[in-house]
Amino acid sequence: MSPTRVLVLNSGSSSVKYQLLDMRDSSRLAMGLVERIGEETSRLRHTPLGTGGETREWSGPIADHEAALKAVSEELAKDGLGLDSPELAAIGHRVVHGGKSFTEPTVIDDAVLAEIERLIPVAPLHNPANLTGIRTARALRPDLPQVAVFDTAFHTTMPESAARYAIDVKTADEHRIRRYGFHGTSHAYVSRATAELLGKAPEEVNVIVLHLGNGASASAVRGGRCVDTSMGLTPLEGLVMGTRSGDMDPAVIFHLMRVGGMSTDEIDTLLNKKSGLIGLCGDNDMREIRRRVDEGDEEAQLAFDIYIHRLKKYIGAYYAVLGRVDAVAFTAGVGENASPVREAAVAGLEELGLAVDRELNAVRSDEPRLISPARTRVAVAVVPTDEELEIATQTYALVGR
Ligand SMILES: Nc1ncnc2c1ncn2[C@@H]1O[C@H](COP(=O)(O)OP(=O)(O)O)[C@@H](O)[C@H]1O
Ligand SMILES: CC(=O)OP(=O)(O)O
Ligand SMILES: [Mg+2]
Repeated sequence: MSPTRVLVLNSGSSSVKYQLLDMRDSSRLAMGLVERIGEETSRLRHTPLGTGGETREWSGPIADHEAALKAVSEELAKDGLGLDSPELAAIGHRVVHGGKSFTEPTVIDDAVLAEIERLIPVAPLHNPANLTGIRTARALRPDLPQVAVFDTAFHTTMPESAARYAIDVKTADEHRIRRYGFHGTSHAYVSRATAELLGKAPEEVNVIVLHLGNGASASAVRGGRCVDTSMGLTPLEGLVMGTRSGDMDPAVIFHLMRVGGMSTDEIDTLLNKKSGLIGLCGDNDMREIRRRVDEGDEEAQLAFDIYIHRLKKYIGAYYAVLGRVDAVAFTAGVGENASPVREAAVAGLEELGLAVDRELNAVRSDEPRLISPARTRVAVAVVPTDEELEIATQTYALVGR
């Protein structure tokens, strides 16, 4: 029998998330996470789901992504699910920036690796980690197909009017400056799952997807195709995020250089790692921010208000872009769990046919669900994302059988 398992690796800037799936029924055999890579207190959490075993946790220094992947491989081996297993059909990798070159999942060879490497300047937090993940996995199993699934792929359908910045065309073309968009695997999965929740085909519905994790982005999806998204050349544009500023006047950068005396790298770090929620109130975890808000903390309240104001502006903007909206879907860590964020983002939009039912909004569940009152014009939904399942499905479709 041909192998049916796919290992999915999602290498972030300081973490690796992974899942091992059996594609005969899309069941999860194991999943886990390595966090705080490069620190003294790295942590590995591994759950063998297939065998019903207990979650194992381990803490200690894990120097880099290569060491992290080796640790993951050892954990999998303890359950007889090691990377040497003949049942493994492929490894699927999340790759954040695919530029304009990659519109589909792609089997990785040296030329593909070189192109991902060439795109590092436009995804400095993400592509290097993705590359290390791929190189380490290739070294461990050189015989196995490795597939890249790109965050940018779903957004390549954006019309030029949405993808282009209004800057000098020659300069833009020379440096390939345009809006690429990210989190595409999630936007694709969630927009499809939202259509399913409404009992319709993806072609029939227009959806605004709000992917609110540590990184956050919104997209406008018309009949299953992305027509606009909030992230741009890099994952810095758009919504307020955990540590990233999102939209601002680009002249802030010149000002910081000329008047603040800051270097390019310092400003890069400021906007990508020390801004957003953490820059506004010292916390990037929405749970902590809500706890502080509930205690009357004004700094946390202002951070929350700025986050919501930006989110609401994007809902309005994408409403206008789409003309008709069938659903607004909240997803990722914040979108799936933070009911106050959902309530506040939609508050006051009744004239647009948008509302949240308090009781439905308070329900906790891993299932896709509606949170809007019956008979409102636009469905508001919580639709848990599953980037790993989507990556595994696309990987297996390419190399399976
Ligand atoms: N119960 C919760 N309530 C509010 N926010 C939550 C909850 N659980 C997770 N989050 C938020 O989700 C964020 C992480 O989302 P996630 O989608 O896992 O992000 P990423 O994939 O970008 O690391 C955390 O920073 C936290 O703010
Ligand atoms: C592209 C991006 O922002 O990804 P993440 O949310 O994983 O940081
Ligand atoms: Mg994420």
